Amino acid sequence: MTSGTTTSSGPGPSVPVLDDDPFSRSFLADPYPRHERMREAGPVIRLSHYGIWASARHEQVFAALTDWRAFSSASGVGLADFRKEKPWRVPSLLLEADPPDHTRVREVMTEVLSSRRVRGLREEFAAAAEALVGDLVERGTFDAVRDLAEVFPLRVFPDALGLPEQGRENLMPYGGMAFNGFGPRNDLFHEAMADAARIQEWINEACRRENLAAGGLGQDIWAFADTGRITPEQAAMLVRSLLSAGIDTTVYAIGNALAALAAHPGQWARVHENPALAKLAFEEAIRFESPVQTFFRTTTRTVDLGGVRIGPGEKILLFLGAANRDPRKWINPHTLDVTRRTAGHVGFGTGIHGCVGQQVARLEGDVVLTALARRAATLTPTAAPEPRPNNTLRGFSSAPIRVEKA
Ligand code: HEM
Ligand SMILES: O=C(O)c1ccc(-c2ccccn2)cc1
Repeated sequence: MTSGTTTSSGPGPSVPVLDDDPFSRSFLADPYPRHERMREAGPVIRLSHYGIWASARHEQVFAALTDWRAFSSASGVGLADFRKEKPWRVPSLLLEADPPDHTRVREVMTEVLSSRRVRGLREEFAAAAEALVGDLVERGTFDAVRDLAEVFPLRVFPDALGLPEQGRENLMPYGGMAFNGFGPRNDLFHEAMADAARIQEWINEACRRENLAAGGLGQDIWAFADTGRITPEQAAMLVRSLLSAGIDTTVYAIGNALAALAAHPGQWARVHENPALAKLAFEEAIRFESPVQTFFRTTTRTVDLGGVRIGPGEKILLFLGAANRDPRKWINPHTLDVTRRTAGHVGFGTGIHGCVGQQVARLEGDVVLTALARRAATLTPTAAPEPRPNNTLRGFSSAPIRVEKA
């Protein structure tokens, strides 16, 4: 990476230009120094490698996420501009839509994933967490990702959705397609898409009403088609949304939380002392090591962001992970503090597209960390976590730890 030059974007201050490739393996392996350089370069910068705009500061990321009229999702939230190239899959009715199209389906999904409905999942999720964590703590050493973060969500969420047992091994790879699919067509994209046709076939079948168990979230979505609030086609697409967004995100988030807490023994001690801190610890981990690092918006008109003028039809990359460590917003941003007031973090996004499944995610994080807090006096890494590169998600493929039984 060379130091930035500047470019004029019309009247107003010249805009810093950096040549980083934010989807390269070197950047993804060690993002935080690169984030710092981007934050310090200015509120809004240009990344010449892809000819895009970007912001790594909390104020500008928050502003773009809350102004859906100027910063649209309907041209896709990845690098691909749906107005210029065919998306790799039919666009999501939620993620890749603006009001008015977005509004009604969002209302339906909000009702399907209501706090009351999610509270109804707690007993089952907690029982599964206690059984799994109990076994692992008895073992004494285990891999926080392979044995816990990758196992727990895949044990509870497909059941909550009402998915058949058969074929669930397709879920993580499909999430890999969705999240690598937001990046450029690099190696990570092509590796994720290697088996796309077969996996998409399984996903499409899984979204069909007859393949979803009664009482699950999938059938709850389909029930709205009976009321005329949505069409059957929309119901299938909304189930696809849950399959796309509801697995990999929580796997990476739980893995990141466990790896971060193992690396900060003083913080784990506080959670072990008071397991009621588990929920806060999970939220702080999402700020500290944001599972979702980046995604795009596309300008719909000439906008002024951070004093920089951006023309219409421009892609801007929003660095959520960098915004969540911006010293302009956070005191000691690079410190994990399980009692920090995390309000305002953008780990779940914000605004009209803010994560509609965040209560499910929080429930999963809470029950896993609570079960572990009650049983493990200490967590000790036995090897460095192994990064798992992804164009959008940050997380690990392995995080071996040793626990001391309480
Ligand atoms: C810790 C885990 C999770 C994280 C960090 C996360 C993060 C996010 C973020 C940042 C967005 C905003 C995207 C944008 O603004 O373009 C989002 C949207 C979304 N999330 Fe999550 N998510 C998580 C778990 C889940 C779960 C468990 C579900 C389903 C049960 C889910 C379903 C969705 C959906 C459907 C959207 C699109 C909402 C819309 O565009 O209106 N997510 N998520
Ligand atoms: O509706 C879908 O298919 C879908 C919804 C949300 C996401 C997503 C994107 C970026 C960050 C977090 N979630 C992906 C897919």
